[in-house]
This record gives sequence, C-alpha cells and structure tokens, in this order.
Amino acid sequence: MTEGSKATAEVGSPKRTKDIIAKYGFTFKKSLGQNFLIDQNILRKIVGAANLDKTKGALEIGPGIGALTQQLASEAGRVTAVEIDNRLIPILRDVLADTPNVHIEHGDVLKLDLPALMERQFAGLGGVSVVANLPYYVTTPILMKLLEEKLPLENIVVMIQKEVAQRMAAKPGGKEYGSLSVAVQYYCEPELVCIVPHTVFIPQPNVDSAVIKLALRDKPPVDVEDEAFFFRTVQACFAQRRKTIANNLTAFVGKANRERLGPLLESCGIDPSRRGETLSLAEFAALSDALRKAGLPG
Ligand SMILES: C[S@@+](CC[C@H](N)C(=O)[O-])C[C@H]1O[C@@H](n2cnc3c(N)ncnc32)[C@H](O)[C@@H]1O
Repeated sequence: MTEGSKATAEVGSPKRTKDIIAKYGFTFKKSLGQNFLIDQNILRKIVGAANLDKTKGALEIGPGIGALTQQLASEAGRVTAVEIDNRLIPILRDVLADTPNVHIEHGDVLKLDLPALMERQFAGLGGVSVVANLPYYVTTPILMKLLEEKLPLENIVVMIQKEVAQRMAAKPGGKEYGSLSVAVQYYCEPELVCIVPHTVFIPQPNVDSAVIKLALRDKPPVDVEDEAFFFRTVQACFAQRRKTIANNLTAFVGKANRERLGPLLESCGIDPSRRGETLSLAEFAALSDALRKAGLPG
C-alpha cells in the first residue's frame, strides 16, 4: 500500500469521513454529542498519550464511525468500543471489518456493567486505558462513573470541552478550582496534553476542546476516614463560591451548630474567612475528618 492510499484508508481523514457518511446516509445527532474527529495528528496525539502496546487493552467510549478505534487497534492488543447509537453499529462493523482485535459493544456506557465488560474483554492483558473523544453532554457523569467504580485502569486519555479539562487540572487558588478538581485529583494525576480547535471536527462544536490524561493513582494522596463524607464536605464548601467556608458550612451543619465551626476550622489550621477554592486536598481531608469526629452535621 502506498503512503497516499494509506492516508485515504484512514477512517479519520476528512475525505474518508465524508465518504462513509455519504455511503451510509448517516445524519448527526446533536443530542448524542456527535462531533467526529477528522485530524490524523490529533488522533495520533490522543493514542500516543495512552502509552499503549500490544500487551494492553483500550476501552473506547463513543467510537462514532471508528476514526480513533482504527488507530487504537493498531497500537493496542485489544480494543472494546462502546457505542450507544444503533445506527453506527453496522457502519463500525463494516468499516473495521479488517481489524480483528476490535470488539464493538452496543450500549449506553452509563448503564453498562463495566467491571464485567472489562473482565470479559481484557482478561490476561497487561493493563487497560480508557481512550475516547467523549460526548460533551455527559463528560462528567462518564468520568465520575469510571473513577468511582474504581475500575482497574492505568490511565484515561480523553478529549473533552477545554473549560472542563482546565477545571479538572486546576490547582487551589484560582476560579477554575472546584469540586470537580478535587474529585479528579483524589483519584488521578491530571495532565493537559493539548488544546484542540473546534475546526478539527465535523460537525464543528461551538467550543474548543482539550485532550487530558488522567493517570490513576495507586492510592489517594490523602487519607480520609469516610470517602463519601469527604466528597459531601467538598461539595458543601463549594456550594456558593462567593461565600466563605464558615458560611457555606453553616448551611451544611445547621445554624444551631454555627458556633462550633470557628474552633473546629481553626483546629484544622483553616481560617474561617477563606473560600473553598483556596483549600488543598489535605485541608479538605482534615476538615471532613474533624466534622465527622464532631458528629456534624448532626
Ligand atoms: C464526540 S463523538 C466521538 C466519535 C469518534 N470517537 C470520533 O472521535 O470521531 C461521541 C460519540 O459518543 C457516542 N455516545 C454518546 N453518548 C453515549 C453513551 N452514553 N454511551 C456510549 N456512547 C455514547 C455518540 O453516538 C458518538 O458516536
């Protein structure tokens, strides 16, 4: 195969994408976040960031017509791609007919039993990455499901809306830092791989995107006595961003317990007049353990 013919064979080239769409009479559903990538360099960057090899597996969420799937199949030992849109299933099977290491799973990733799927598809492999150009309308629920279910993943490399990626990677002190930053950084080390202009998709979304790599930690960077309560505390501290910690926590513990908050915050080394966006993970951990120990909220 010549270089020229190889380029046209790549699913994610602009011409091949248009040909596939025309051949199958496919129409995009905005409600499913369908924006297909047509830039080989970006596809290569996404796949490269996952550090795959033939001993590893890749779980793709939302393969579309298979642009990323095809590149994943050439790097990974096995690829499983979960697609919700039943109109895309026969197209994917056809387009990827020559890539035997790909399994297409029809379903909604938010409803699937992912541990069972991973066990079935990736048993015996040396590690699994999630690699995806995610549908933007469900980015956070999908990522939180992957993290909260504590799936045995090495890393997650995803294209998401630029602002969401920046929030995930944000450090304390800035306006982008919030409960999403804390949740993501509790489970992972985030790294912004690149910013992607909206021109590399068809149809073009209204916003720019970014590729983010989330390397799963072996264990969280802070010890907490009760994980669910830790996350409730974090949510409470960010409930109203312009309010101080003391005011946000008053709503959490009840007005009757307001007087107890000052000494409790000070025992954790936290000035009650600070805002949630200035607290580190270690400070949130100390605060949630102290609230729990004090029996708050009652
Ligand atoms: C942004 S497109 C990416 C398509 C392709 N991977 C690409 O990069 O060109 C998102 C894909 O996710 C699919 N999708 C949307 N919601 C989904 C869900 N809940 N579960 C699985 N797939 C979903 C859409 O149908 C679409 O194919």
